[in-house]
Amino acid sequence: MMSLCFCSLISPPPSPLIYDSNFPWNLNLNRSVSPLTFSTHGNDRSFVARVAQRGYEVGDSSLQSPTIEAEEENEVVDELVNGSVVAEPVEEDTPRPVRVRKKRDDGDGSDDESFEDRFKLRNGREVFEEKAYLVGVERKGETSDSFAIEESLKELAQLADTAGLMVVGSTYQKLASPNPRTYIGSGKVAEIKSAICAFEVETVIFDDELSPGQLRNLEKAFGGDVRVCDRTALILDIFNQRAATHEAALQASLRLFVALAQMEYQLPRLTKMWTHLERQAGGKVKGMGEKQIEVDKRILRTQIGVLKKELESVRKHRKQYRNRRFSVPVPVVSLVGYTNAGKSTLLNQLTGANVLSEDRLFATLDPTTRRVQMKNGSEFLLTDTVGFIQKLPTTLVAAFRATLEEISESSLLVHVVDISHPLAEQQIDAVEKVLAELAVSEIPKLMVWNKVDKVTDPEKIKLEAERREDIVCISALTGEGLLEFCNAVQEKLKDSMVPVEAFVPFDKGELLSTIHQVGMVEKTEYTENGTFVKAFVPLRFARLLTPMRQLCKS
Ligand SMILES: Nc1nc2c(ncn2[C@@H]2O[C@H](COP(=O)(O)OP(=O)(O)OP(=O)(O)O)[C@@H](O)[C@H]2O)c(=O)[nH]1
Ligand SMILES: [Mg+2]
Repeated sequence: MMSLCFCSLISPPPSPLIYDSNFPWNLNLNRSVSPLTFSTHGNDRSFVARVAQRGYEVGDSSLQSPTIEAEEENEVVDELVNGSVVAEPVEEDTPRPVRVRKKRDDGDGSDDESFEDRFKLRNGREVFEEKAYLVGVERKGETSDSFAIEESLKELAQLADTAGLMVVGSTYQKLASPNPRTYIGSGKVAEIKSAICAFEVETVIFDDELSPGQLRNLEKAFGGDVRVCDRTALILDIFNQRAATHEAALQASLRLFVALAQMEYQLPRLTKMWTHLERQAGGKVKGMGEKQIEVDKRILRTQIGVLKKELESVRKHRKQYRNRRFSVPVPVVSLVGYTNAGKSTLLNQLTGANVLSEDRLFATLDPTTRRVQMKNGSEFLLTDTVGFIQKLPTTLVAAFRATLEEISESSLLVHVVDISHPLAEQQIDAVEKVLAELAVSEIPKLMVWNKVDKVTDPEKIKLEAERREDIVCISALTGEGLLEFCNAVQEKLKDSMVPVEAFVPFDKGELLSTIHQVGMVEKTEYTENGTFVKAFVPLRFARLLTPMRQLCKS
């Protein structure tokens, strides 16, 4: 029964909502064109039309829609009237796209940048590099230990780049409290509107989560085809893109997590999506959009219910797998930390694993576990996990919790920090905040300051680490400090083990090798009756040794 459930997950049945590309909000998990998959209005359609006209093969049949092509024709005619389209000579056998010349010179000489250049390969898929403009708000009186707004926007720019967008500018505003209608003040809205025209912005991204009402009002204020989204939607989209390029089994569960998070994010934001129906009908069917929203919400809720059930069975399956793995109780050590801190690089260095490590945010999504074997014969399992980020949306914390179940069952958490990062302290705080939400405070921790090769004064950093407790300085890239790291892990693991003394009979030789494998042996002595062992072993394993420990006492 269980295996049947799981098989159905590996190849999930098409759900009308997720896989139907005709729905106005795009949760089509196979879609590989627009970097942002949350499409709520016409922008995506005109973009799709341009793709269709350009004749790109993007593997989505919906892109060939004749209606959309007709719309694009209108658009081109309009542009021609404005004198901004250059129709190039079309070669007879190879249809060439009509290029839309940018209306303004960006001042950087990129006026001739061709449309084709904006198609980029991201996360193994070709995406159209939309022009994005970033907006942040600095709360007056915010504590100085949080991310400064410039830094937060810099990180948002990295996220946008990861999602395949081209950041053309950014702005921020200092506010005592955000405007409930538009998040930012009306003056700022006007300023951004000018920037939209000046830079031909296609997407405006806010650094904080916007309420459904704010999203709607901002879209209305910016007008036209400008898409408005927030940090949460951006992160969800990166997860969606990444999930789509993962191996089949992992991909299935990741897709479920991400799809669920996306749906939960979308549910309260459905309001705007059907108003275009009323507009198209010239307002004659007032209320039609409203009814449709209710229907959609119901469908979405049902889908959320189905996904939750599917996730539950994935969770059970993973637990069974972990239980099997724990039958030999090798301690599990989980690497946690801010995205890009170097967790995967460390796992690769220590275990020869081949986990993707890149100078990009959210390179890792799925937990990978490998065995680390020490020279003294003892072992531990090292698990690489998805990185954290500040302002992690609540919908994603829930998804993280689900993907990070391994963490809650580990014997030790290793917090990897990129100590060369100017905001290392703030990143540490952000990670600790997420860990607190994941309720893993009971698990012992070890902090690792990584990338010491990159800092200007490594000696100063090392002295500072020595001054504090439980910090090891390493360079996962060069291998510096890795032996000290493994020793520190062993010492920490010892803290969570129990001391035992036991006589192991000669016919139980395999038990002796397991003690070496899972614990830390301090002394062995061969006697007539068997081998006397003094060691630290995990509690669960100590219970297995109880009969022999009694033998030891007698
Ligand atoms: N100079 C230097 N670079 C490092 C070191 N460790 C990792 N890096 C680089 O930092 C970047 C990020 O490394 P990853 O191992 O992918 O980071 P991660 O913590 O797994 O990131 P996510 O999977 O996104 O959470 C890569 O370009 C690595 O080569 C180090 O010790 N020194
Ligand atoms: Mg990684």
